[in-house]
Amino acid sequence: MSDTLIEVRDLHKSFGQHGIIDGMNFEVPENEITVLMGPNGVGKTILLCCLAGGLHADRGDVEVFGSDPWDVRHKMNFLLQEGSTLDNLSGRENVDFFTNLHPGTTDKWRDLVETFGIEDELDKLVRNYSGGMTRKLALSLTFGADVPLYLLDEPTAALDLSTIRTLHDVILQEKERGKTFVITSHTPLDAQIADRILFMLDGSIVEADVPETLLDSLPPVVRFTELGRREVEDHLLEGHLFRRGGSARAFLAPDSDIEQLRAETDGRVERDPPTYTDLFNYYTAIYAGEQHDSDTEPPITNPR
Ligand SMILES: Nc1ncnc2c1ncn2[C@@H]1O[C@H](COP(=O)(O)OP(=O)(O)OP(=O)(O)O)[C@@H](O)[C@H]1O
Repeated sequence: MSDTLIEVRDLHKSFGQHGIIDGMNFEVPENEITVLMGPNGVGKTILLCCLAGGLHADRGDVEVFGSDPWDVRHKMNFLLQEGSTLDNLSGRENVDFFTNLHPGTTDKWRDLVETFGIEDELDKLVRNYSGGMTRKLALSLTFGADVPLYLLDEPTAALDLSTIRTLHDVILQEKERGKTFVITSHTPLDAQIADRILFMLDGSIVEADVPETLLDSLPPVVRFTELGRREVEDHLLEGHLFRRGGSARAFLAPDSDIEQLRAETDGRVERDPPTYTDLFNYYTAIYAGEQHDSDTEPPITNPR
């Protein structure tokens, strides 16, 4: 059983009249990868800033290593969403600047710039880097500090698929070394490395569990090709259809039967195991809609 590294109790955070975080409770176990998912603007970055000690709660408590986050900021490193590199400096000058700022700095950034393939770009000005190169530099600087806790705000943004895999390897290796991660993400790919997923909507955590349990709790998933929406929509949860390329996926409505649907469509509908993309679609499109549609009914999380 892991120790709890971060504890958030009844956290509230507003800007003026605009409530962003509304009574949030969760824990982050030590030496786990916690992935915080949710659509744009629900407060993921604000939450990470509270965990990093850069913003104070209006109400409630945030404890990191059992202390106020600001008092233990030397034990963590924070990758900002916009990156923290300076455009008018070269990559190498950025390294000199940022490695002097963090007490946990080591020479690890040298290996990381090679891992991310930007070692030959370090003498160029960062303003001439692509978005992906800038991200790789920021990641190298973040992991260059050897600390027990990393807070990463959308680390995979701007990265291509093979670089996302490289980053996942780096994160998993660091986890092997005992590190703890809180990662915000929009991409279902990041769920693949999660020990625990937190779904955030409108300033609250609406679901938190290990990925397998979340996948198991989804309504049945169906996949089909060459069918019009009208042919199937009565059988679909909330009538939602998620198209990708030539095929589409959806969740079966609670009162629908897969065998009946297959019979009606000459077998052109298949039941499919749920994927992380389904999980993301369910919480961001369907669950969010249920929350807005009904303030009194409990959300349907397992209609099977
Ligand atoms: N300094 C601020 N003052 C006022 N409102 C703010 C401030 N910073 C963020 N907000 C608002 O807080 C809300 C949550 O922002 P936040 O950046 O945390 O969302 P997010 O979930 O990280 O979104 P995204 O996925 O797009 O990055 C947004 O409505 C944003 O406009």
